[in-house]
Amino acid sequence: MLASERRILLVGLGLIGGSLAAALRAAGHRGEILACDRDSNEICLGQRMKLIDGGSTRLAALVPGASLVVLCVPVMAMQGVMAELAPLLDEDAVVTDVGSTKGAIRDAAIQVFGRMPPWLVLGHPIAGSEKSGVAAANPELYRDHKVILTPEPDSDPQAVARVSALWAACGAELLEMSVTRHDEVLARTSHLPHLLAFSLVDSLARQDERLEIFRYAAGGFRDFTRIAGSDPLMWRDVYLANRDAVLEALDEFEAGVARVRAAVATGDGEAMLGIFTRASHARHYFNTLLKQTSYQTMEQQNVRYRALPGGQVQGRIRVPGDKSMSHRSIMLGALANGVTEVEGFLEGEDSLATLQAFRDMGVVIEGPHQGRVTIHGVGLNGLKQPPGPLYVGNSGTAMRLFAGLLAGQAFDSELTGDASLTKRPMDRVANPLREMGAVIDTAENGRPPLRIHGSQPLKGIRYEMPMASAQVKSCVLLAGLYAEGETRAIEPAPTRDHTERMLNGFGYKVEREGAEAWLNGGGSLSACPIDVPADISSATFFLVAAAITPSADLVLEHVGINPTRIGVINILKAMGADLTVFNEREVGGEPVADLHIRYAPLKGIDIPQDQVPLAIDEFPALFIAAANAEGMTRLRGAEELRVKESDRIQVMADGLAQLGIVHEVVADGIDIRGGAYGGGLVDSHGDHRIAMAFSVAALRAQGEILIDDCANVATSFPNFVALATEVGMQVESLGAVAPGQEAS
Ligand SMILES: O=C(O)C1=C[C@@H](OP(=O)(O)O)[C@@H](O)[C@H](O)C1
Ligand SMILES: C=C(OP(=O)(O)O)C(=O)O
Repeated sequence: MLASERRILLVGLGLIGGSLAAALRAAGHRGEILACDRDSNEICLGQRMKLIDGGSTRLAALVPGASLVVLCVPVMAMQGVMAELAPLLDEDAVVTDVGSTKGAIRDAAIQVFGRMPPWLVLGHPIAGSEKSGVAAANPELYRDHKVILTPEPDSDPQAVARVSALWAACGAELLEMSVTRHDEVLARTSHLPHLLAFSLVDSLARQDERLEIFRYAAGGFRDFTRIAGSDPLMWRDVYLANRDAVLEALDEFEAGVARVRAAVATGDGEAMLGIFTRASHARHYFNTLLKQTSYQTMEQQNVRYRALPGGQVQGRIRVPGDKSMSHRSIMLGALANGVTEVEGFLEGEDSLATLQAFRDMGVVIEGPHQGRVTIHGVGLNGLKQPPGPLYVGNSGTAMRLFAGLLAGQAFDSELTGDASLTKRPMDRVANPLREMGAVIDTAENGRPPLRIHGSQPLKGIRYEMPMASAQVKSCVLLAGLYAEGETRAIEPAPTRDHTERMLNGFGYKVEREGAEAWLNGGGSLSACPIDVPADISSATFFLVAAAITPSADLVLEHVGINPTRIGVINILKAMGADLTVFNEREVGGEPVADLHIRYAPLKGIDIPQDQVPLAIDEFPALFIAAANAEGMTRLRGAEELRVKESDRIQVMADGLAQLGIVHEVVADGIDIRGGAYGGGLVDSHGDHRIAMAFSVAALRAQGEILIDDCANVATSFPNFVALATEVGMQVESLGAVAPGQEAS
């Protein structure tokens, strides 16, 4: 599309316009590029640098014949340039700009043209440098940088497409948003930091000892002030043009400075640590969130895995920390009195989201650093109201456990999550909490977001759970910490008991007898060290991999073997797996062992129903074991699988069908007949466990398996591909590809 532009005219040939020309040339654009600039030296230099074919200081000579005009002049000069352009433009010409604010430029266009013309598409490349002038032109300036376009409802789609093609050719990543949103966002992310840099350097430069300050300037000062070297004229225009949004951002900033000042003035080290730990992790945290689909709100990316047949499963590995315990360690550590040290914490997105949520509620948390986290507990009543909704990503556990403990707070709160979580049922926790006196609003059909009204007195209840769910049990017990009297949860079948064990570890008495667990409200938690063992749910993928691969021999170290989690061991053994549990020990109130598994032929079984809640997250992988077993494996009583990150019965069945594995789906389970199967393209529907299960399936497939929508593997098992490779499996992440696209 770009190739068909007759002439690209750059109005203003500085760093931005020059870099655009350089990038187009580097991308092989052969069409004519002309430039207009008030400074004839810039034009001459641009020509000498072979960036432009020609140019002039006067627009009139250049506009007729131009098909794409890019306005690269300071914001306040835009109106004058547009007025000059107006009578000269060809009928099919498209105009765009690169201004750092959009509202003022739209106003200017309306002044000149009477309305926003459909052929004028405003844009803003988020790239720059403190250097200026065409001499600094850089063909890579826009590569992998964002360009925001702000089309209007009646913009010509062709014009938008042509402007998009221009930036795409430079390697930029395109986004669209409204003019107002653009200006608000940029006021905070760009205009404010530049203003601060200008102001800091200026105020230091006025002081008597200014020479000393600049002579001894350390790296930090240099980093902070680098942008103070930016083009003054351009930035003056930015603040003239985006006044209101900048003032709003500045007010927020001043309030923040007042908080730090107070902390420094009163020597409040804890408050400082809170601000600094939040800030020092913010960049890493938000970058992680933005890159991974579970948190990625703007652009969902399809990460595809390719898994090849014929790999090995050999060695000795330790999979990452248990997800259920990692969530709970942060929650209870935050609510305890004293400092809790956690080891083995899972640095996956689900548990990181929980960690961040507590930072948002004023808890100082150091780390994570190689699985170590230090939580400065605030006590049961020490949480502060978060500044906005708490975003728990992909995690059902986090949303449901948070619901329980937030119901007892003195402030209002809101829980939100990603697209998968937004489809999952929350009435299973909202109902018992309401019985306790909580006031909770949900979206339609009991779905997230959850709005929890604070300051509601809670009273203990005796709750007979309609489903075997550790999340519901934990939610009710956590709310019980804040309730008057006794809170009792009765489960229809045993479910994981980490909440009960960990509360006891924190010195909060939870009693258990048969199907009942209960506690009395009004106590307190005391900090205690926590050692999170490796997650048996993550280990499962390797257990199944070894169980189905001839000559496999693998040891999994330090795996949590809590009796409420070992369904997978029991089921695999019943299928004939050669699996030994050894080196059993207890670590911080949880049983731990090493698991040794070697290949042995599997046979199909009827999975005992009492094992279902004990292996609830392991079924995607167990279905692959069944596909490799002789005869039929039958699962019943597993309807809960339909409300996990995806409908795990249906989504697995669809994948099995792609590979040609014989199966039959029923409402609460599936029958799977083992046998040979092929390769194919499978959709994990963003469900981490399904993505990993099909990666394992490839070991015995007759062709390669491509698996779509795998980014969420990072929620529970961020280094899955690396560990799989380490044991000899042939799995690789192909990065982002178009969904459903066949193998090339
Ligand atoms: O309490 C927990 O940490 C979990 C409980 C289970 O969910 P349910 O309670 O919904 O069965 C499980 O599927 C989830 O991965 C973690
Ligand atoms: C169901 C799972 O997690 P959650 O419910 O926390 O999203 C899981 O990890 O398989």
